[in-house]
This record gives sequence, C-alpha cells and structure tokens, in this order.
Amino acid sequence: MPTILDEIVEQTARDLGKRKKKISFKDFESFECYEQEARDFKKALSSSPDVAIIAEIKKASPSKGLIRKDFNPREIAGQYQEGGASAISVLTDEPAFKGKLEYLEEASREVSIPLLRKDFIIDPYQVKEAKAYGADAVLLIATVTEGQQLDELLHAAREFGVQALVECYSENDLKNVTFELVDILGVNNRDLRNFEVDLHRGVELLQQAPEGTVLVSESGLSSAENLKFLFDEKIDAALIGEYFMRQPNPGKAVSNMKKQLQKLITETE
Ligand SMILES: O=P(O)(O)OC[C@@H](O)[C@@H](O)c1c[nH]c2ccccc12
Repeated sequence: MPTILDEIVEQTARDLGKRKKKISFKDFESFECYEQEARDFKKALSSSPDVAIIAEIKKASPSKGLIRKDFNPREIAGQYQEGGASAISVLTDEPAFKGKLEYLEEASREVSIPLLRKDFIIDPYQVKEAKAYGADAVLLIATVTEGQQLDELLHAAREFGVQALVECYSENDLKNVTFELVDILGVNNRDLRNFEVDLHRGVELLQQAPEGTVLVSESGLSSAENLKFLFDEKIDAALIGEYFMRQPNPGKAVSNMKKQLQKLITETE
C-alpha cells in the first residue's frame, strides 16, 4: 500500500518536470531574493534560552483538510515575528497542503527572522528554487530520499547558501544520515501512515543524534506543557503549525505560549 507520503512525492516529481520547463535552473540567479544574504536559521534555533519556536504558515493538510480560512501569509508572518517566534516555516507544497512558493517570498519581505521552506524536496532544483523565493533553510525528509540523494541535496544546500533541517521518522532513517553533513535534525512526531502523534517516541529518536546536533521536535505540539517536556529533555526547538493557525491571532498565541513556558520553568527551578 503506498502511503500518503509516497503519493505526495510522486505528485511532486510529476510537477517538477513542468516547473523546470517554465523556469530553468540558471534563471533563479536573476531572482531578487537570490542575492539576499541568508539569515542564520541554526543560530536562531540554538540561541533561545528555553525552547525556540518555529511557527508554521500552513493553510491545509492531508490529515486535517482546511485549517485556516482567513489566510493572509504576510500578515501571519509579521504576527509570528512580533509574538517572538525564532523562525518561520512556510509550506510551499500545493497539491496536499495548499501552499505556494509566493507565500515564502511574501514572508521574506515582511520579516527579518529566518525562513524554512517546507516541502517534499527530491531534486537540487528545489533547493535553488527555495533560495530564489527567500528561504534561509530547507526541510529535507530522509524517508523520501534514496541512496546518495540526501547527501547530494545537502551539498546543494551548501552550494546555494541555505541551511538544511533533516527530518527523520525512524531509527532506520537516522542510520542513513551522514551526520558530518547535518547540523539540524528534526523528528516528526506524527506517523504519516496513520497520523498518530507520539511526542515521547520523537524525543527518544532525537536523543540518538551526535552531541552538538541542533534538535527539533515537529508536529502535534499544542501547549506550554508540551514545550516544558521538550525543555526538560534538552530539545532545542519546536515546530508548531496547526495549533497557532487555528488561533484568531497566531502571533499572540506564540507569545502566550512562551510566557506560560517561562512560568512553568520558574515554578520548577
Ligand atoms: O501542524 P502541526 O501538527 O503543528 O505540525 C507542523 C509540522 O511539523 C508539520 O506540518 C510537518 C512536519 N513535517 C512535515 C513534512 C511535510 C509537510 C508538513 C510537515
């Protein structure tokens, strides 16, 4: 049985062929954002005294359908920054998540914190494209890459001046990661075969990474208590989408969660 991930990746590969005909690999170099100096994503995640928040701009998802009706990515990006997010993740996959590359570009004009392109990246073309649309970092999902492909994408990221967050789902994925090339590791707490979320399993996997790796817990997080758990387990950052996107003012929700986390930390000190 193909998983949802297999289906999304197949679709991505089909769309990629068409996109390459419209804009060539070389063309990206003339994009305005291409020349822009990258903001330091890794530093933003590792310099937070508690748990850094990567707030996500996500209109819809395969498991939840439409998440936010009143959707203005530029405004949400500004609110996230104001609310104290350390970085912003922007979904650019269209078929499954109703994202757009233009959302990335709009966010890039609006804020000064680093931006992560969230998509299903299987080709260096998409890495260069991410840079051209204003990304400072790209998500690379270990499960969807084969053989040497992940290393190739990591080299492409270096070449085009974007950092990489490598996402793993399992111990097997972790074994296939060349940690000499990876300094930010994420684990998706959501199992994409059945959409179940397990925060503890995610943390256990993250803790197997070599010392010094910046660790990111992704998906299914919705409270300061969740972040306090991550803080106690020495996880650097949390990637949160749906919970913030369902709040009237997503940025206020970020600042409230940060305040509550601080309170929980001082209570136990
Ligand atoms: O909305 P949530 O449950 O807070 O999750 C955010 C993020 O982790 C999730 O969107 C995500 C994690 N890895 C991905 C890979 C592709 C698309 C989306 C994702």
